[in-house]
Amino acid sequence: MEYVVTTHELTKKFGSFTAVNNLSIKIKPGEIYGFLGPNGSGKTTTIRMLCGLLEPTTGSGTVLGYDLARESEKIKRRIGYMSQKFSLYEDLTIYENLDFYAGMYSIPHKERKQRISEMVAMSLLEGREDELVANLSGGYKQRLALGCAILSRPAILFLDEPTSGLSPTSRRMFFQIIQRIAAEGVTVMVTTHFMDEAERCYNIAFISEGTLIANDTPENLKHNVIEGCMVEVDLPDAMQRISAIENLPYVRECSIHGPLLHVLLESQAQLEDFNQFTGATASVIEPSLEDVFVSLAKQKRREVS
Ligand SMILES: Nc1ncnc2c1ncn2[C@@H]1O[C@H](COP(=O)(O)OP(=O)(O)OP(=O)(O)O)[C@@H](O)[C@H]1O
Repeated sequence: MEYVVTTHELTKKFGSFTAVNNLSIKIKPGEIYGFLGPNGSGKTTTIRMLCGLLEPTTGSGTVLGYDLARESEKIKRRIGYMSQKFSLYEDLTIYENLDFYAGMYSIPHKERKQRISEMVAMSLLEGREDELVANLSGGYKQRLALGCAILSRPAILFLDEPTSGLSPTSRRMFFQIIQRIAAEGVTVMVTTHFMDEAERCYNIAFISEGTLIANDTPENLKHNVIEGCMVEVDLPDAMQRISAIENLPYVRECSIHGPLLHVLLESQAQLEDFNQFTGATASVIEPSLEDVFVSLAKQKRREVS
């Protein structure tokens, strides 16, 4: 199979509101496909359509070769899905939760023990099988939810913000598990707001207001989207100066990144003028993925207004 997911002008309307607008994407087997966009941009709605849980209004698509409109039951049986509101049974242990999901997926009894211990190992939960879920930290719960989602050995896994609310260490650990799962041949579509996770995706689709506005590898996005010269400058009164900087004729964009300002100049030739204006020394930087997404979101807002 050349592509595990294909969509053609997939659209979802809720009444007169268009949540997903003519979305066309393709996902290759075994890739980690990052699905990014601001809050409310249509990521969950798209994933729910791809999982066969929500009927598209118009457009078409396939998952694992099955048609979204006609074969949603077949799709549901073959995928793994971890939603933002994943459900675990708090008053059962880790093992009992996995056993419950094994029953739901109709995994034969003689295979269950083996399959569950594989998932416990994959989710780095060894030694804690008998602990009550209610007593687990967020990171453990999320890893257990992932274990439940892959119990049935799906060929594709849909993860909707699986690392939100986790500590940086737990997030890193979780993403390493995702990378291991993908290395074993499982395709992963994952939504995230974290740029370090986006960096680890093979491909990224970025949507805004339901519309696909960029789709490429992280490297290509960083090199091809932003036109101009990105500089970084440390100004003690950065917040107060943003609008004056934005109004300079040779400044295309300006955004705050922690204590620093990232400023997109038309070209490097304006660096000296810019330094004179700020009274500080800006350094030329390679745009980060965050710069790319801030720029894309601003472009989209300008088009709309
Ligand atoms: N069942 C529904 N009925 C009406 N509107 C809905 C429904 N589900 C989603 N929406 C709207 O569709 C838009 C897209 O929502 P969606 O949850 O897909 O966004 P998202 O990109 O996943 O956001 P987030 O990053 O916050 O999770 C939002 O404006 C949301 O309010």
